[in-house]
Amino acid sequence: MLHVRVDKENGQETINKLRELDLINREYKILNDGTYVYIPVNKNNIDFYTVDIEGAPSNRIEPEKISFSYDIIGSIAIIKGKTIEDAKYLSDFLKTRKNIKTIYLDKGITGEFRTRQLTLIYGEPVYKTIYRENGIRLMVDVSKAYFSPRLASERLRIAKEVSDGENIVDMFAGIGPFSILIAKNRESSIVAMDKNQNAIDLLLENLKLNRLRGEITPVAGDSGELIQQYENVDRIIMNLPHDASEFVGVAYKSLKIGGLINYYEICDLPTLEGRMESFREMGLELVYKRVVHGFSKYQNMYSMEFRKL
Ligand SMILES: C[S@@+](CC[C@H](N)C(=O)[O-])C[C@H]1O[C@@H](n2cnc3c(N)ncnc32)[C@H](O)[C@@H]1O
Repeated sequence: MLHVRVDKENGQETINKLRELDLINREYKILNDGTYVYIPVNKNNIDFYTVDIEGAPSNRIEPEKISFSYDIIGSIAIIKGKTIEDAKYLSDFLKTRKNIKTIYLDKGITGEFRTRQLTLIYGEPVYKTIYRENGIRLMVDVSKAYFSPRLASERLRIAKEVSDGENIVDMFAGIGPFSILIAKNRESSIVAMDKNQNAIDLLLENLKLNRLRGEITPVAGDSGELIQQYENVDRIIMNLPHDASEFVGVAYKSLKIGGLINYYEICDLPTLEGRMESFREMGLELVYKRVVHGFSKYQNMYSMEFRKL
């Protein structure tokens, strides 16, 4: 297995150069024998001193076998793991990716603003980054406001479903990924609410970063109260997966007959069935349901769409 060999002192600088050139073989671990650093590379005849050493099978990094996952948001990788040791192991693999400048361990999303508890594992303590998704650009601050790249296909599905002219309330808008993608593609009028002022400030930045066909009005505050000012709404987006059910009653009142709710919930199957039953009794007909992703052994993140009868 071909490795670039450098003195320990020049290790990090050489790793950075090789990353820039996209030469590192990410399937193998970077080794350090105390004197030299050995960086696995995927090309011969490169402008560095190389040695051919037999990589022991244990040196092979197999992140798919690690029982936790990671998200890449712009230049930041976020590992969701149990221990710092496990996170460092995975970060050895992630830091060989050309665009990753910072790696954090996320100890969990907490509080009503759903923000992350982050510990720096690698790189500079940078929190802001530009994330690109489905033709939009978003300024994300991974420490101050919620953002997850995992709903990208869901956001695209909904943006395609919206018609020009719809008036929409995005009740838990965050930094605006649903609202911005919809307004980028449709001449819709969207009120984007969030209780976290930092999320609204980022949303305002994101409005400037994207050329939109529709209009977005950001509003900071409790959407359970704010939504009561609106009536005859065509569509309400409710992405607050642990607590959205508490807000369905007020959302229902603001929705026009025939209007739609895009509803997200993390729950187990019996809870889901109970939810669908109680919404049906309220006068909401289920028109769409799918699992977006797994969450725990018995829980999934569900996407559901309800129509007001
Ligand atoms: C799961 S995040 C979703 C954000 C965004 N829709 C996205 O997909 O990235 C939920 C958001 O709801 C906000 N939030 C929580 N409770 C709220 C409330 N009562 N009123 C308004 N926003 C609230 C949080 O600050 C957070 O930004």
